[in-house]
Amino acid sequence: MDQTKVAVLGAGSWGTALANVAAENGHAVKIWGHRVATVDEINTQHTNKEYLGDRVLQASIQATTDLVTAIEGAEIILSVVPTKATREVANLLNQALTQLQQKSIVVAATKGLEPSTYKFASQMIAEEIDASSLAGIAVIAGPSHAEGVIKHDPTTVTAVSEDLVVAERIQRVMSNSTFRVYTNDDIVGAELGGALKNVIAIAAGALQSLEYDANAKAALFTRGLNEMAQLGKAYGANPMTFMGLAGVGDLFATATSTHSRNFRAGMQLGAGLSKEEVIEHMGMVIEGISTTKVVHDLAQAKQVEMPISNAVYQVIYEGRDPKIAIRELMDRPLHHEGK
Ligand SMILES: NC(=O)C1=CN([C@@H]2O[C@H](COP(=O)(O)OP(=O)(O)OC[C@H]3O[C@@H](n4cnc5c(N)ncnc54)[C@H](O)[C@@H]3O)[C@@H](O)[C@H]2O)C=CC1
Ligand SMILES: O=C(CO)COP(=O)(O)O
Repeated sequence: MDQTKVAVLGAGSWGTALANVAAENGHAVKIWGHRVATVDEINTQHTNKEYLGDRVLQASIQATTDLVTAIEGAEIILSVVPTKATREVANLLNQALTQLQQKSIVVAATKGLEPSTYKFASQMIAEEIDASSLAGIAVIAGPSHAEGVIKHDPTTVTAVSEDLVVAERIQRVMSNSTFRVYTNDDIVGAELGGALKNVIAIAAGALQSLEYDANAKAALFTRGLNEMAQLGKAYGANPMTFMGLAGVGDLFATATSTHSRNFRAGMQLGAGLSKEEVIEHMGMVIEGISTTKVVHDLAQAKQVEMPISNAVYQVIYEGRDPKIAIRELMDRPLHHEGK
């Protein structure tokens, strides 16, 4: 395969895992991180212990705190910072691309919605970066815990862009025999799926800690997926996207695994911890906590019934006892399954 220059913005668990995939594929990879200690560790020890334990990274990966150095000549730039940093980082990226007079494909691997605007990562990137510096915008979505990717568990994701040529370029660069990349053109559906499944994963963690069994989990998955798809419909997303990797696939991975920060957060909330305690214990981004608030507001604005997401909202933001929230879900007026 031809060698492509790939830059990864964000030296957390997902950014480091994606950088490692690209480096394993023989590409020239630079990671931009804002913490000197992490950058030094990646360059000298080839590890990122805080996020990925003892896993050894490809020695060819270079890390830097200098954004211009990181992106210079990069055909593909992966933005892998949390939602709350995405606009700020996209703004810095715009300045760096302008300084270099460079045009790159920018790919968001972030799963969330900006609280103040309800925008997805790809939309923030489109707003912050001059069109003249963009060779395309895409997202990477799907069931892909960094911890599994780094140890070569067979993993499938989808590269999504309105421009399928761009999606196919990412597919070729990132695919290998343990990391299989599909393509899709439904960017709204993929980003909604990636964000909304985190809310349902929090609920799944709560069910787990309350020791509810398969019936309750199946109910949560099925009805949770239904409300994800209902909001998708209001956004004009392709309903089939919710049946794919970015929808049911990511929901399954996130809502069944203790690798998931959202699932673990749900377990802690189910055990009676407050939102503040959960955030402090985790030390890593739990996107679903702020997404729950955004989804609560969005569902009202779009007049979409999202009872499970609403129950998660009540538990996180109003201190509702999870057992009572579940009971209230079960006691709602009966209706047709298709609603
Ligand atoms: N961890 C995973 O397995 C996966 C995560 N994601 C998504 O990827 C995004 C990032 O998640 P993780 O890597 O897991 O988070 P993380 O908490 O492991 O790492 C986030 C990284 O971003 C850095 N960061 C935060 N603010 C920054 C700023 N203003 N400028 C530069 N760097 C900044 C942090 O220092 C940290 O290195 C999230 O939206 C998450 O939903 C998506 C798929 C898988
Ligand atoms: O999106 C993910 C896996 O596909 C990661 O989920 P968490 O952020 O809950 O760890």
